[in-house]
Amino acid sequence: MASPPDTSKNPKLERYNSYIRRVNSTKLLAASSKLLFRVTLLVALVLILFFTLNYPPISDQITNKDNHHHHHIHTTQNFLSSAFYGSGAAWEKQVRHSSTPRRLNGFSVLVTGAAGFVGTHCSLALKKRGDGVLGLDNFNSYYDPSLKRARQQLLKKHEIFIVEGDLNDAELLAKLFDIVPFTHVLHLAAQAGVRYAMENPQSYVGSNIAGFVSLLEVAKAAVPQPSIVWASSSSVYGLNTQNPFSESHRTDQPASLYAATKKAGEEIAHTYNHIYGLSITGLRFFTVYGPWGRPDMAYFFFTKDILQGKPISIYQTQDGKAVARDFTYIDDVVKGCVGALDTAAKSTGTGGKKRAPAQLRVYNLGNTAPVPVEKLVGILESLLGVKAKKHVIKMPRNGDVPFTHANVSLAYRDFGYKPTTDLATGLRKFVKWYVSYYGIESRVKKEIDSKTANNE
Ligand SMILES: O=C(O)[C@H]1O[C@H](OP(=O)(O)OP(=O)(O)OC[C@H]2O[C@@H](n3ccc(=O)[nH]c3=O)[C@H](O)[C@@H]2O)[C@H](O)[C@@H](O)[C@@H]1O
Repeated sequence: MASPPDTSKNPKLERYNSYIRRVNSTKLLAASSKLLFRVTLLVALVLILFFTLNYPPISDQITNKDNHHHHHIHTTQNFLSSAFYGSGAAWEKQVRHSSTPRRLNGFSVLVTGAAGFVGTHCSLALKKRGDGVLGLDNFNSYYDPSLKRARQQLLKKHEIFIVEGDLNDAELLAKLFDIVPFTHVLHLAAQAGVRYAMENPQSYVGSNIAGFVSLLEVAKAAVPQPSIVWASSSSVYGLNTQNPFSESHRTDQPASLYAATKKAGEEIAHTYNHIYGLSITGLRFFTVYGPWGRPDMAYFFFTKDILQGKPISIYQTQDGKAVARDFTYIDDVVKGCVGALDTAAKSTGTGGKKRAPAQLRVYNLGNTAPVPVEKLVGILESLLGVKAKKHVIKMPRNGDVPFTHANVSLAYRDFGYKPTTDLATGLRKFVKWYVSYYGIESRVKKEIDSKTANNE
């Protein structure tokens, strides 16, 4: 390389050279900012392409299409969960930490609907005995999402992480199974509620059918395949008149679309068990109630309305008979879920192929003691110390069945399921939670305390 001319003794040449240097550096600056501009443009283009392909995910368009008012919120959350949270190292660490068992031969359970009523209670129970639990929930706004957020906080205290995402996001599900070798899936995510199915039928199809299939597709392809325990419903008995309801009774006369989608789930379970060797257990829950419960259920909004002095409707059958439910306390149902998980056989397939016949089961989880709605209201009145403004009306024809009553001998035989909480005891625990959660203890405390003293 030629050495630069010595300019120290020539002021004119010195001036000229410094001019050239300035010109060159300006050129360099211009060139580099041009490069910067092009790179920025390229990055922006890639980002735009990425956003348009991913937002909203096609799966969301299906699930949330008819989900009422907060559609936008859902899609944003789902987008964030799969495209953003779902790719970070910190996120992955949380997923691993939460799902790792802390006992010898502990399970690693994916709990769908973990921010839901039954999901929260089951997640806690599993975690407490040393199983690894990873939650999945889309936090939809079918009922007050702030209650779901509060349950999420409760789980967080126990080091349970909930992935925010939708069942129909197959990519996200596959990613979770890539990261974690789940031994079990406790599938509780669903569109619940019997009467809401007339308002928003597609939501039931999207969650209870499409969402379930999406989950089973990923589960059958997973290595190892997990065992699956999932929430069916007492409503599948529909117009069945044999009493009490046994698993062998007819379930081909559903009275609501909700019931029909749960029944469809049971048939879909049969198919995936048959073709792919997935071990699947369906649990028919009977009107589950208790602390942290669902605000769309009658015992919950009756409590709210009674306290606010608002009238409540008590349904009667068309021929004027009392409507009754086999109300089942949450702790009993949790024991049933854990018992079903503990006795679930391993799936037999691998690489999406069945190797041997696999376990397929269905159980009732009820209380075996139906109570008329009128009596439920009586118990609430006495716990709250407030008289209800009762309107007894004929049951609207929107899906309700006149009564439910579980025979649970099968669950007793196979995993010792035995409900131990009667409605008065369970409702007392619910009301205690309710007034403390909503910060209205002072208004109701006297009644609960005296009831507690009387009953114990
Ligand atoms: O066991 C089940 O499979 C189902 O239990 C409940 O469904 P349901 O029994 O209808 O529970 P609620 O909606 O809380 O109704 C309880 C009782 O109160 C009655 N009711 C409801 C609402 C009302 O305004 N008045 C009234 O008398 C209903 O007819 C029913 O007999 C859950 O909401 C479903 O998700 C679940 O699948």
